[in-house]
Amino acid sequence: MAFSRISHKGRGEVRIYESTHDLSTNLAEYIAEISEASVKERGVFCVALSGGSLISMMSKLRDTPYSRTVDWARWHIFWTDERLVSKSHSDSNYKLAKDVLFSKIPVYPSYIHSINVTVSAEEAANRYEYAIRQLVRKGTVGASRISDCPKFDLILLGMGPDGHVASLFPLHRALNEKNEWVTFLTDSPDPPSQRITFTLPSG
Ligand SMILES: O=C1O[C@H](COP(=O)(O)O)[C@@H](O)[C@H](O)[C@H]1O
Repeated sequence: MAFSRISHKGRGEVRIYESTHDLSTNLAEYIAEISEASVKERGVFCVALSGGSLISMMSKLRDTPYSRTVDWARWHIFWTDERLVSKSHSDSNYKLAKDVLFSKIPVYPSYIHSINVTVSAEEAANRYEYAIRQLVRKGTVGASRISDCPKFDLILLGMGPDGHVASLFPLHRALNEKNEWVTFLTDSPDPPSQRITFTLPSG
């Protein structure tokens, strides 16, 4: 499959595909490979997903061979960010991933680590971070060797037109949060205004 590759001095590489078809085909293969390697090494695969256009890019995972070959029962699913709307609202990142993917593949419902959206944004962020801390303690989610930060097997992020990833918007104060793993916004530049998001802690 044709793609251009740009390397970044040991910090990974950028691959540019000619079409969204090529990108989604390659993405499914890439995710399946990382899932297999993680299950082999750690017995589980912990993946964190953003919402947005990423999810439809992942839809090839529903098809063969992945529907049969991926060890779905070992998947633990997290969200990099969530909008504080009901889980049945069309703005919900959980609903998007559930409708497109997780209602179609045999993941364990209790391994879908969705965000509690029935509390305040601050409380939702605190509870989500607490839940992740428990899973790091149990060894389900890996941990960084140089800090106590969680180390997911894979984090998949889309990027908004203004450059935001997860719900980290350019120049927003959430970018300065270095202690909490998850923070909250009540003034998101894009609606809905209330969100929670992974942060960029140092280390
Ligand atoms: O608001 C959000 O937008 C970004 C980007 O979405 P995209 O459709 O432009 O790819 C998304 O990654 C994030 O999870 C979501 O909350």
